[in-house]
Amino acid sequence: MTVMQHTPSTSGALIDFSAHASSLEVRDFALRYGDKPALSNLTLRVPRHRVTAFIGPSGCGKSTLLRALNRLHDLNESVSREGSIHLEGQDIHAPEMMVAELRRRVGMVFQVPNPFPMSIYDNVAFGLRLQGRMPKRRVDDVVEWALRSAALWDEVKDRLRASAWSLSGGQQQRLVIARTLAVGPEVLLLDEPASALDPISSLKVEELIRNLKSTLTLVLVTHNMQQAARVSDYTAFLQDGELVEYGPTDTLFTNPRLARTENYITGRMA
Ligand SMILES: Nc1ncnc2c1ncn2[C@@H]1O[C@H](COP(=O)(O)OP(=O)(O)OP(=O)(O)O)[C@@H](O)[C@H]1O
Repeated sequence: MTVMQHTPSTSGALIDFSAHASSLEVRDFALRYGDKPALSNLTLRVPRHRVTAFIGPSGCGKSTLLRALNRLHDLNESVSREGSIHLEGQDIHAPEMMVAELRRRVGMVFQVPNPFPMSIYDNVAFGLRLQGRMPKRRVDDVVEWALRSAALWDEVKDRLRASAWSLSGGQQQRLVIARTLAVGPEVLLLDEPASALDPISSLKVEELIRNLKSTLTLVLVTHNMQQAARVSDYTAFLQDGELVEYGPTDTLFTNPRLARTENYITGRMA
């Protein structure tokens, strides 16, 4: 039986969730910076072990929503919010949800690669060491596994003690992904992860994203329509802080339900 979820609000969101359970669920979520609304009336589910892209014009709230998913707004005192966000059914703002644990489970990768000023090995081992003492052999194994998972091992296995800053931009971004993977996240949030990279490095990161979904749920913010079409299974189109349309990427790009979506993806709206 096919179960369709029609999200409340005026959005054109219609997704068949019968095949996959959701990993994250955003319910009636709103966020303001001071007096200025950035997100309103947002309800959506992020399917588990799939890639979901957030697209929309500059300033529509894509990054704000992504950051809300691992509570990166917590330290911004001007931010107020309503509604809730759930990770595997748990309210991420509940008192028992430790923010460090949330961020281990929901990792974040930013536009500009941000390796720490230390060796390649130490970058990947960093989060593991924060979790407590672990035998060196075990750390070695996890570092190798994370670098292999990030498709970087073959390029760095002979220079693990070299500075992370000696890597190219594309390699640095894959190193940051390896660092995030090493602590065993369930969800990876990617905020324009390839937009600062050259085309070949960008394609490598895209391939990596596609491969990682066998074990992870991925959420990708991108301005690049071709990238969203190549990489994602589902796409959410936001405008003015609202969810306009959300559905399977193929359908959204080839047969959008709403004119606003079509205008955006065909480039009639910046
Ligand atoms: N820290 C902040 N303080 C105040 N306003 C902010 C802050 N961050 C974002 N905004 C505002 O919130 C709105 C949404 O911004 P956001 O960065 O989420 O949009 P976006 O869709 O990711 O944009 P872009 O594609 O340009 O990165 C914009 O009007 C922006 O100016």
